[in-house]
Amino acid sequence: MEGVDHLAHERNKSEFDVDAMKIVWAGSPHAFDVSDRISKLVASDPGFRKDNRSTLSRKELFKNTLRKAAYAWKTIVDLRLSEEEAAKLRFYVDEPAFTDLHWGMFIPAIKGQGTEEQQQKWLPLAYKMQIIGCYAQTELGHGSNVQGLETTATFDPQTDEFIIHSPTLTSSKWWPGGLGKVATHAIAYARLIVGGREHGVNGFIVQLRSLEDHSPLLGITVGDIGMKFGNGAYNTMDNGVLRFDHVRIPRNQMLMRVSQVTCEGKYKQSDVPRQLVYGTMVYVRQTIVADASCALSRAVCIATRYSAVRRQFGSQNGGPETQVIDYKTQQSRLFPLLASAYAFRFIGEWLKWLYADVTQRLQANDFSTLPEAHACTAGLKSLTTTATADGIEECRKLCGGHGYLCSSGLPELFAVYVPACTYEGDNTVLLLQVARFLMKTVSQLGSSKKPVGTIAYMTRVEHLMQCRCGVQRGFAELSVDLVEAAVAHCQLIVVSKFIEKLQQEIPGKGVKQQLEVLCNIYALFLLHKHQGDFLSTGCITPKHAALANDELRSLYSQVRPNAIALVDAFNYTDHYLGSILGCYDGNVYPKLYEAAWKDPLNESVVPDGYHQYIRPLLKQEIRTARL
Ligand SMILES: CCCCCCCCCCCCCCCCCCC/C=C/C(=O)SCCNC(=O)CCNC(=O)[C@H](O)C(C)(C)COP(=O)(O)OP(=O)(O)OC[C@H]1O[C@@H](n2cnc3c(N)ncnc32)[C@H](O)[C@@H]1OP(=O)(O)O
Ligand SMILES: Cc1cc2nc3c(=O)[nH]c(=O)nc-3n(C[C@H](O)[C@H](O)[C@H](O)COP(=O)(O)OP(=O)(O)OC[C@H]3O[C@@H](n4cnc5c(N)ncnc54)[C@H](O)[C@@H]3O)c2cc1C
Repeated sequence: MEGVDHLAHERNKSEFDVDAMKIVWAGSPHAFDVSDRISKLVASDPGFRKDNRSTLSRKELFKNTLRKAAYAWKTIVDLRLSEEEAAKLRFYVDEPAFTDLHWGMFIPAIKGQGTEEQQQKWLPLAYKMQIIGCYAQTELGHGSNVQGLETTATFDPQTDEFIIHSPTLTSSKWWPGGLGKVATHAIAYARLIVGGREHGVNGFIVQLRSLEDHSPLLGITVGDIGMKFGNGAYNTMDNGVLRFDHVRIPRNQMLMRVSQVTCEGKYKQSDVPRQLVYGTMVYVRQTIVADASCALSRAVCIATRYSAVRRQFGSQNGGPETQVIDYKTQQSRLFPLLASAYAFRFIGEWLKWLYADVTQRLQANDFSTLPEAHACTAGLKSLTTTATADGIEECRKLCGGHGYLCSSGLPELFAVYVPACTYEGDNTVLLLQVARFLMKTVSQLGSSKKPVGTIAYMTRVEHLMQCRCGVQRGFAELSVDLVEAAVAHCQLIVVSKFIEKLQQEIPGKGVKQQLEVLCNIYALFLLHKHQGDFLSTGCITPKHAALANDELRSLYSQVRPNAIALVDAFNYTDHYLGSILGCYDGNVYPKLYEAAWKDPLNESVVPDGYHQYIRPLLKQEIRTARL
């Protein structure tokens, strides 16, 4: 029997309303409609073809990305797509490009750190893509330590300009996406120097290339930093290197919402916190959390469908072998990832709400929730990207040997996703920020400042105030334990927001029940994985641990008949999935067989190089054998 029948049979087993679940996954009927429409539009347009990426050279790949970005922009303009539809189009085109940094960082940086006047001048140009921007913060010598950046911006009162300069090799900007070959402008971060005094790092709008012929402007050295991990994958992006040699820019190109420099050379600090200079990172971390569920659900969809198609062992009396999805070991690896995909979807939704809330408060000069927003975005970015990168790799293994083929879609997905553990803040560095926030909260327990929001639970553990430890150098020495505490804190947020989601009304036959099962799997799997910690701290007894394990097994059995429908609810097109193993109809083997013959190596029966390298070898062996 062919795979296609297997999946039809699987779909018939499901016990809930898949269409209703699709709406829960999308967030609302409207969001579902937009997503469904745009995904089909992209899938049906040959201009967005992506199945040839792994066979293109870097130059061909990059040019193809430029073509696609221009084509996507034309589609957006011609069809008059709304911002929401345009963002979905980018999502389903599924290819990192310079436009991500333009829309995702350059524009948000101007919005968040520019004055109204600056926004009025620059945003209309950026919105029409008459200028293309990037976010140039990281340098060759410093990425995590933003205060350690070396690029300088020295004010010259004679000319009312800043002089942007890279004093050392290590001060070269290094990594910014879009910088290498495309961006005409950058938000460059540099140490502000006014009247010989330093005032920390600030953002500056710097033009890099001519708007006429794209050549670098005077004093600018710029290029691509070279091939990155994986074929295709993130190599569609021109991550760049940039050096400034005393480049002059007008004073009003310093982003001046947080601090200002007057024409007389006076430095002024606004009453907004200095940390707002880091605001664009908070924004992007929040979008990265929202995206984690997409990458993980995609891998899980592939692994789940293939696990239902794939059969190994267990044939009785010549009957079919066992579907690998029926093995308990396969379920215990796959279903927690399925549950994580749903958990991350809901935490992403909640974080969007939190970010919108803090943005509104900031506009009203209420800065009270900024530390919590920073801790949540940093911690959840770290937690979800680590789990997603590990989860994609686990899904590859769950697909056995075929998972290692590029046509499974999983190698490219992993290669394109894994840098999320590093960009927008190395995941360990970000957890240390959460730990710092938690320790500060603990130190304030018992004072009049009561913890609220995601740290409200700390009032219930006031005995923490009595905790003392005799370790010298406190935070640094205990940083390994503190990072673990930070992860546990973030997991608590994910679990509690999943539970809160279930307290809402969720329409559709059986939908809420399925989500309850997934929520329990997510929570109990964590408990099971970390049972040593729970047992050693006396939070649970060995009996609880055993019960949790039994319960997990029972939950996996409940998910099993619904597994295919639960991944169908993501509503991914075959184009977006980009995977033979995960195709909707499950017709895996004929497609794998057919795809193999399309590989460039199979264009000729006898390979190029036969006469040069294989034949002489064979002839030599024959001569040797005759001797
Ligand atoms: C109509 C058409 C539309 C078309 C639509 C198309 C749509 C397309 C959209 C695409 C979207 C795509 C989205 C983007 C794609 C993503 C691609 C990623 C590319 C990658 C980019 C980057 O990587 S950019 C560089 C990022 N760099 C980092 O993240 C560096 C990490 N380091 C830091 O963040 C910091 O330096 C630090 C926090 C680690 C340490 O800083 P510092 O030493 O200054 O801090 P302290 O530890 O001393 O802390 C001081 C104090 O400040 C608090 N704090 C720190 N950071 C923040 C913050 N961000 N916000 C608020 N507060 C902060 C800290 O907690 C301390 O507080 P205390 O109270 O003093 O304890
Ligand atoms: C694909 C990609 C795209 C990027 N795009 C951009 C972009 O558009 N614009 C931009 O400005 N930047 C960009 N970056 C740069 C990125 O933001 C940095 O690489 C990232 O912030 C990590 O910094 P780092 O490279 O300095 O790592 P490092 O800080 O050098 O990390 C190396 C190791 O040191 C550890 N470490 C560092 N500090 C500490 C500490 N205090 N305590 C304990 N351990 C520590 C880390 O955990 C890590 O294991 C991009 C990077 C990548 C990979």
